[in-house]
Amino acid sequence: MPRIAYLGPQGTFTEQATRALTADFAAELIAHDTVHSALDAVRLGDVEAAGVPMENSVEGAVAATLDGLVGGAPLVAVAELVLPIRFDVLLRPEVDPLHATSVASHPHALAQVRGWLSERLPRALDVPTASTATAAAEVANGTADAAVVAPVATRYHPELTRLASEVADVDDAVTRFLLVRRPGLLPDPTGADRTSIAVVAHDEVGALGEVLSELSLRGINLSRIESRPTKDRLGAYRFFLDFDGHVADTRIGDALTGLHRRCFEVRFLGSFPKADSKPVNVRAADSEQAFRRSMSWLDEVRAGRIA
Ligand SMILES: O=C(O)C(=O)C[C@]1(C(=O)O)C=C[C@@H](O)C=C1
Repeated sequence: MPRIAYLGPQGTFTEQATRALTADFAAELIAHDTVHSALDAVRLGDVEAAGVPMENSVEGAVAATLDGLVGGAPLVAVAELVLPIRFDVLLRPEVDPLHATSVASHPHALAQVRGWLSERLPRALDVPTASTATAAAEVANGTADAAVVAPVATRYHPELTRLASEVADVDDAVTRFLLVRRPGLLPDPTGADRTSIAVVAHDEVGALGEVLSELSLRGINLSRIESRPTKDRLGAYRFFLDFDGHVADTRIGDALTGLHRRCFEVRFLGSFPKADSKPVNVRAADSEQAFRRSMSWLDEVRAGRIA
């Protein structure tokens, strides 16, 4: 049975997402305390794949995942899942919420309930943890007074008081998760795919503009751009780009070869079906047929048959 790592311990949103991402095959889920350790387990071959959080609609990218994806041997995403995010707040039973002095959670979780915390736990200072389930454990062992957790975590801690459920400053908050594995066979194109890459552009005028032009010229819709330091020196950044389409699509392949010529580094991070399954809109001029026709026209020109 394939072993699949996830950001744990038991009771995280990532566990829930990883279960859903692996629902169509029997898998043994292995909890890891950090995203870094889950990704390393994939690189070392201890597990087949890992479920990791990627981005939240309120708080943005999960930096540990971006850094982890490029900080070592190549990894590629093969599936994504979007989960609605609403929290439970757990409290040590003997603590009065108005006097709670600490509230533990993943920084992304704390950021999503900032308003609620200032009203209901006004004296509590943030205790950032590696995951929401770790925060629940910190309340259970008395290290923190309160925790912002995934509702699934509540059932692991019947000894704690559930102060509130369905907590969210922004009603429709969602987080996108990825299933990541070592490079191998890619998921087949579906017509509703996303491709993810990371590039380091040369340090010269217009370099980022040229990167984006490689996509826009071919009618490729960019859905996310994020930068993270390369960590080599101040001012050196790696750009993470997500766009609609599959690496098997000619316009995507064409753009990638352009980026490869233009950039200092290009890392392919996967092509996989989009969670929303919405078909990608392709302009007539960028369709497979248009590429085929233009290539055969060029072949004819080069062969001296037409001019
Ligand atoms: O701590 C968890 O439960 C996680 O799965 C991580 C995570 C995140 O990284 O954003 C996932 C979803 C929520 O947005 C809060 C935390």
